[in-house]
Amino acid sequence: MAKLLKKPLKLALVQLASGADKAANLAHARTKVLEAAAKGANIVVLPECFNSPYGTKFFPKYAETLLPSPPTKEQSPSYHALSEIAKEAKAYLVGGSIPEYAEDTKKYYNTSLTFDPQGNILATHRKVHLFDIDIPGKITFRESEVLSPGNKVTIVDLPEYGKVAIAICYDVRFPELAMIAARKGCFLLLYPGAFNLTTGALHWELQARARAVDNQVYVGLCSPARDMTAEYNAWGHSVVVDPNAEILSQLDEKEGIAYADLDGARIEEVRKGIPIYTQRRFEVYPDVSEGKVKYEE
Ligand SMILES: NC(=O)CCC(=O)C(=O)O
Repeated sequence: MAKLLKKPLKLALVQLASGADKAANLAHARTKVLEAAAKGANIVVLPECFNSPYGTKFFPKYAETLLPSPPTKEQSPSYHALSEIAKEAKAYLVGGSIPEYAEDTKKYYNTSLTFDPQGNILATHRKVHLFDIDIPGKITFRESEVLSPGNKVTIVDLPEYGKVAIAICYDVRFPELAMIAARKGCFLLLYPGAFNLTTGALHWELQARARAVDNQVYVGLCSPARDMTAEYNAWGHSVVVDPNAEILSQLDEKEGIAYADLDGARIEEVRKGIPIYTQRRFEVYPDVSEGKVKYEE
C-alpha cells in the first residue's frame, strides 16, 4: 500500500482569542501562526470564524466576497491576509473559516480557505452541514437562518505529505464525510470548529476520537479560545488525535497552540494491528466513498 503520509510533519492548531475587531483579529492570527511556524509547524490551522464573533447576526456584517477568485483586497481582506501569512510562515495554512457572501448566488456561507507555503489558494470548503440545534434550556442555534450549505467533500493534496480533508465544525458529526475522505486516501481530517459549553462537554473530544478510530487516521479539531463576554461561548479544548484514537495534544479553554508530530508509520502500525481496512464487507453494505460523491462545486 502506498504511504498515506509520505513524511513526518508537525501540525499546529492555533486556539485563537479573537473579538469584534476584524483587523486586530487578522493581525493576532498572523502573530500566532508565525509563532507556530517558528516552532517548526508544517501545517497550521485556525478556528471557525477566527476573525469575527460567531453568531447569525454577525455573519452578514463580517462577510467577504471570495468569488471570482482571487478576490480584490477590498472584497476579501482575510483572503489576502491568510495568503501573506502562509507565505511568511512558509507553512500550509488552513484558515479556519470566515463568513462568505457570494455575489452569484446572493447567499451567505461559512467558508474555509487553505493556502500553500507560497501563499497560493489550494482549497475552499463551504460548511456542508449547518449547525441547527435546539436543546431546550441549554442552546438553540440556527445557522440556516442566514447561511446556506456548501455541497462538496473537500480534499486537498499536499505534494510532499499527502491528502488532507477539510470540513467545518458540525460537519464532524457526519461520519460519512470523514469515511469518504479517509477511503479516498486522506491521512488527516481537519475541522476548524466552535462547539459550545453544552455540546462541547458532551461530544467534542468524543467526535474527534470517533472519526479517528472509525477511519484510522489523524484528526484535528481547532476551536477559538473561550470568551465569557461573547454571546457564544466556545468550548476550546482544541485537540489532535492519532489513528488509534489516542489524544496527542489537547488544550484547555484558554488561548494556546496544540502541537503534534504526525507520522505515516503510526497509521500503518494501527491498521496492521486492527485491519478493518481489509475486512470491510461491501457485499453486505455499500461503500459510501463509491458512487455519487461531489468534490467540485
Ligand atoms: N459551530 C458549530 O458548528 C457548532 C457545532 C456544535 O457545537 C455541535 O455540537 O455540533
